[in-house]
Amino acid sequence: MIQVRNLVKTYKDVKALKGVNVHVKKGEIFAYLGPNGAGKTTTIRILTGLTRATAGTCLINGFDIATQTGDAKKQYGLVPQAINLDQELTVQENLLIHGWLYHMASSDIAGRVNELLDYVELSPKKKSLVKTLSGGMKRRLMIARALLHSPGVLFLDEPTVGLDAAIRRKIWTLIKKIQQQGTTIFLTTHYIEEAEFLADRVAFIDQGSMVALDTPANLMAARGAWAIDRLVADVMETLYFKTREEADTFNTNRSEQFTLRRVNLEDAFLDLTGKKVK
Ligand SMILES: Nc1ncnc2c1ncn2[C@@H]1O[C@H](COP(=O)(O)OP(=O)(O)OP(=O)(O)O)[C@@H](O)[C@H]1O
Repeated sequence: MIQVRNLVKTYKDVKALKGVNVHVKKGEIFAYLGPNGAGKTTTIRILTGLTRATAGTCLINGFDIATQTGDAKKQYGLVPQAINLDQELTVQENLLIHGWLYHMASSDIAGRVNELLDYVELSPKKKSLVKTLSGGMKRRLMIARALLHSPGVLFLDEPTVGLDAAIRRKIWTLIKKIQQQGTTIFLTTHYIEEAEFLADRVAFIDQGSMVALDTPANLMAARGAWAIDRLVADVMETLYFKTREEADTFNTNRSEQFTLRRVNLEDAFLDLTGKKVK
């Protein structure tokens, strides 16, 4: 559904993307994970036709975003990082305007608005002004808006940034539900647990280059199954072990403070890049 080949983006002297390749399959949730400034938003902006690439090609469901922009834009819905709803209009009005912009038939829009408000659990807020909604509700409304024209691909740029843990869970459930309807999802995040929970595959991006691309399970398994964090001369060190027994054997007769835990995706990123995602 999404094919990115040798994507390069240069802003004056900043090389934001240095030749990225991505192939996202139909129906998968693909997480694009990296620290601030890694190039995540730049990639989404190019994929959705908001910014021109310096070099490389991006196809959305077979349509080239640079040369077949109109057709390519019909294939996706976008939920940007910043809230860009019209705060002075109602929930319903925000959705209606989007439907008109996408040239949907008026007879189709009303039914689809009701269906989606139900889907994102915002039906009781249909007539409310957007400015009266909570942050989590606004985010759900932006997701409903992006889905209104029934796109095959949904781009989510940091979908849960700034939301508390409970609301974040609610958005995650919604994202899984959207996938179950057959939609392909490309999401950027710098929340490691978000990628671990949601993604079928994860790309690690750092300073404009992709450093790894695999399933969360494979990325973690490459490090081992168990980790020991220990303080050595005031420096935190992490050691990886294939089995719990190996970790226990290592610890026998050691006196220093340590924590034994399962390996997570943060370990994989740290190991590959030498830095934390956040
Ligand atoms: N319009 C621009 N002009 C100049 N440099 C830019 C512009 N947009 C992005 N950059 C630079 O490109 C690099 C990648 O930025 P980008 O916003 O894509 O990163 P990101 O991974 O999305 O970060 P964040 O998690 O903070 O949103 C950064 O060095 C950034 O400063």
